[in-house]
Amino acid sequence: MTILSAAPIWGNIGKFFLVFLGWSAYVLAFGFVMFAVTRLYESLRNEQLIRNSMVFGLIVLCLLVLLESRLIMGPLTAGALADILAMPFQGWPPAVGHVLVIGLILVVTIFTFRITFAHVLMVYHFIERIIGDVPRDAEEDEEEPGVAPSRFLGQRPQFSRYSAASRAALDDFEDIDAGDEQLELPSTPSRRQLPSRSGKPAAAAARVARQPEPLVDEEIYYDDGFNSYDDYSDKTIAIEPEEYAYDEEESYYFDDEDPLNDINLHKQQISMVPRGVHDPQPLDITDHTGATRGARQQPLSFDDPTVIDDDIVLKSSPGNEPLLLDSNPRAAASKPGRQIRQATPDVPNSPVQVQRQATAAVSKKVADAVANANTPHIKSSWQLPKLDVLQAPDSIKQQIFSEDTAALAKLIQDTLRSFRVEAEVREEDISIGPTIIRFGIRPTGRPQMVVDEKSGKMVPVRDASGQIVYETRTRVSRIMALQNDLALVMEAKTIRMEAPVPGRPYVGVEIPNKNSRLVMLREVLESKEFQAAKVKSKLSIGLGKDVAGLVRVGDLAKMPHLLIAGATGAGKSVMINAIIASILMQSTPDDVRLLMVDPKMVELNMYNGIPHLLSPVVVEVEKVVSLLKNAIAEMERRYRLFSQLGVRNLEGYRKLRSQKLTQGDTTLNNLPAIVIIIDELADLMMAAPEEVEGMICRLAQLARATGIHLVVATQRPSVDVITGLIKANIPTRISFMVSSAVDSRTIIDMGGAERLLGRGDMLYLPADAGRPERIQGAFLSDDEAQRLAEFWRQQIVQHALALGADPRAVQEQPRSSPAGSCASSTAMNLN
Ligand SMILES: Nc1ncnc2c1ncn2[C@@H]1O[C@H](COP(=O)(O)OP(=O)(O)OP(=O)(O)O)[C@@H](O)[C@H]1O
Repeated sequence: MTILSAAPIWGNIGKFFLVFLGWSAYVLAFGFVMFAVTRLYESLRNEQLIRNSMVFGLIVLCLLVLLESRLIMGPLTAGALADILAMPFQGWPPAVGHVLVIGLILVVTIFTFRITFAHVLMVYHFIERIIGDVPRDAEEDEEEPGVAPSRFLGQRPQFSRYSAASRAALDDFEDIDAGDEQLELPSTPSRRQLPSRSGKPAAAAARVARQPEPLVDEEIYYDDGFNSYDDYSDKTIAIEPEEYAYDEEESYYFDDEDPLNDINLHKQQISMVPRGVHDPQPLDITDHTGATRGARQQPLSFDDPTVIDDDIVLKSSPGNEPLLLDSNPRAAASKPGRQIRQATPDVPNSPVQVQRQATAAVSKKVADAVANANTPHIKSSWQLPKLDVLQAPDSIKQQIFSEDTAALAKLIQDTLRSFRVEAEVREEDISIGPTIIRFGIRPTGRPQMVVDEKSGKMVPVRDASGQIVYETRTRVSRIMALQNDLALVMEAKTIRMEAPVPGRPYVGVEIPNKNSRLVMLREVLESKEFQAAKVKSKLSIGLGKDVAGLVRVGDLAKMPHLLIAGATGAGKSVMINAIIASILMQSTPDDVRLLMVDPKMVELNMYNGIPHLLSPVVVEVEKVVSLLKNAIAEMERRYRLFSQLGVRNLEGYRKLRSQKLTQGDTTLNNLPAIVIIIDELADLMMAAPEEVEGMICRLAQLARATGIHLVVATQRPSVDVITGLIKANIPTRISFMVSSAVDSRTIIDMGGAERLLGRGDMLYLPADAGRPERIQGAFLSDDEAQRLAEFWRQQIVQHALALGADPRAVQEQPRSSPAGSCASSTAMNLN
C-alpha cells in the first residue's frame, strides 16, 4: 500500500484503497501476501494447509474488527467501507452496537479457528502454568527425554467406570492430560516438565504447549522406524485438532457399543461364569445304573448270536482282525471264514435301544475273533509306501517380498490415513502364503510429542523400552470398518480381515496372491512338521500350508472327530482324499482301519480293495445305518474289554498289551484305530435324519476313547444337516468357501468362510482354538490316490502268503475289485 501510494502512476489507486478500506487495507494486503506464499508452499509440498472456510472467516473477522474500530474511534481511520458497515447502527445506543459486534467477532473466531472447549481449558492451564512458579526437579534435568516409562502405562484402570475414583478421574480428564499431579499418575515427565534446549522450563513449556494445538492443520513428523528422509512423507500424519478432540471423547465416553472394547469383552466373559452357590445335584440311581450296565459289574453276554443286522454281516476269521464288517452278504457268503447271518427285528431309532440291541448281538463269536486276531508276536508283513508314490511339487518359487507387495502395503497405509485412521504396515508383518498374502496393520495413534533438544524439532516420546507413547490410540473397530474401502483400493477379488490376528499385535488383511501355487500333499508329508507328528500318532494328517507358508498338520486322534463343510467344488473331496492318503502313507492295516461312506459313488470308489477297509466303500444310503450300528457295537465291545482289563482308553490298552508282550503274554490282541469317513452327510440326513443324527452323536460322544474317529463332510451347511447336536459333538471343523456368512456361522460359529477363494482355501478350527486358522489345503490328484490304493491292493497277496494262505487260492483272487467284490480281497488279508 505504501508503494502504491508513493508511486506516481498507482498513487490514485493506493489512495482509493486507503480511503475505502481505511487501516484494514494494510491488513488485507498483508493477508493476501501470506495467502499467496502459503499457496505456493502448498503446491510445492503437495499438501493442504489452509481451508477455504478459514480464509472466508478471516475476511469476515477483519471486517468486523474494522466496524468495531469505526464504532469506537469514529470515521478517522476506518475508511468508507466501515462507514457503510456502521450505517445500520446509526441511532442505536453505542453499547448495544459494541456488544453485538464483539459477540459476532467471538462467534466468527470460534468457527474460523474451530475452537473447542478443550482448547479453552488448555489455554487456561497454560496461563496457570506460566503464572505459577514450577521448579524443575533436579533429577529430571538429568533424565533423557523419552526414556521414562510411558505415562499411559497402567492408566486404563483409572478410567474404569466401575471404580469410584475413576469418576473423578474422568471428570478431570483434561487435568490429567495437562499433567496434573493430583490424580497420582505414575511420575513420568509431563509436557511442562520436559527439559528444553535452552534449559528454561517456562519457555520450553510455552513452546511445547503452543505446538500440539495449532490454529491451522499441521503435520507432525515423528520417527517411527523410518531411517531415510525419502520415507519421510510416507510417515507424515496430518492432524486435525477437532478430530482428536472428538476421538478422545468418543474413546473414553461413547464406546459402549464396541464389541472389541475391553470392558465389553470383560463383561461378556464374566457373564459366562455361573454365580452364586448351587446345591449339589442328587445322584440319579436309574441313570447311573443305565450308564454302568455292561461294564465290570455284570457278566458279559458272549453267548448271544453274532449277527446284528441282515445287511451287514459280522464276520470272524482266523486272520488278524477282531471284527470284520462286510456289507455285501452274497459276496461275503462265498468267501472263506465263518459267517453267521441272522435277521433281527426292526431296530428302533433311539440310540439307547440301538445300544441294547448291539450289546446283545456281540457274541461269543466276536470274543473268539478277538482271541484269534492278529497275535502281536507275529511281525507285520505290511510295507509302507514310499513318498515316490505321490507327485513331487513343481520347483517351488521362492516367495519374496516384492515391489508389488511393498506398493500394496503402502497403499493400505495411505488409504487408512486418508480416512484419518493412524496405522502402519511394517515389512515384517507381511506374510506371503501359497494362495494369499496377509498384511498386518498395526493400529498406532497420535503420538505424544516433545521438543528434541538437539534438533529443536518435535519428536515422539518413547518409553523405557523404546516404544512410542501414544496420547490417543486407534481403535481396531475403526480399521475393521474400512474393509470395503480397502478392497476397493486394492482391486482385490475378495479380502478377509481378522482382528486381531491371534498372538500378533495387528489386524490381518488377506488378499489373493497373484502368484498362487498348488500345495502338493507330498511336500506336506515330507516336511519335518509331519515327520515329527507321525512319530507321536498314526493318525496324523497333512492339512496344508498356512498364510505364512508353514506346514500345518493335525492329529485325528486328538481332534477326535472332524466336520468338513463347504460349497460344491470348494475342495472337500480333495481334503478327504488327503486325509485318507496321509493315513495310508504312515499306517498299516494293523494300526488303522477305515470305513467309508460315499453316497456320491465316485469320490472314494478307488479305495475299494485296500486292506485298510473294514468293509467295501458303502455307496447305498440304506446300508449306512447298519454300518453305523456295527460301529457302535464295536465301540461298546471295546468299552467292555477295556473295563474288564481296567484301562481307560485305546492308548492304555496298547500300553498294557506291550507290557504283557514283554512278559511273553500274548493273550491281548491288536486293536486298530477305526476311522469312519462319510463324504456327504446331507444325503444320510435326508434318508434317516433322527437315526443318523442319534448314531453319529453317540459315536462322537463315546468313540474317542476306543479309537474310533469320525470324518464327516457335507456341502449343505444348513441347520437341518449340521444340527446343533452334531456340531456340539464334533468340535474340530474345517470350512471351505461357502456362499453366505450364515453358512459360515453354521459351520465355524463365525463369519469369514464366505470370503475364502475356493479350490482348497479353508478355515481350520481345532477343538481347542477360539478362532479358525486360514490354510491352503494339500492337493492330491486322482492319479496319486489311485497309485496309493493300488500299492496297498498289491500287498494283499504277499501278506496272505506270508500268513500261510494257500498260494493257488490267493492267485485266483482278483487284485483290484469294484465295490461288490472287494470283500474278497479284504477277507483275503485275514487268512
Ligand atoms: N487343495 C487344493 N488345491 C488346489 N485345487 C484344489 C484343491 N482342492 C480342490 N481343488 C480344486 O477344486 C476342484 C473341486 O474340488 P473337490 O472335488 O474336492 O470339491 P468338492 O467340495 O468335493 O465338491 P463337491 O461337493 O461338488 O464334490 C478340484 O477338482 C480341484 O481342481
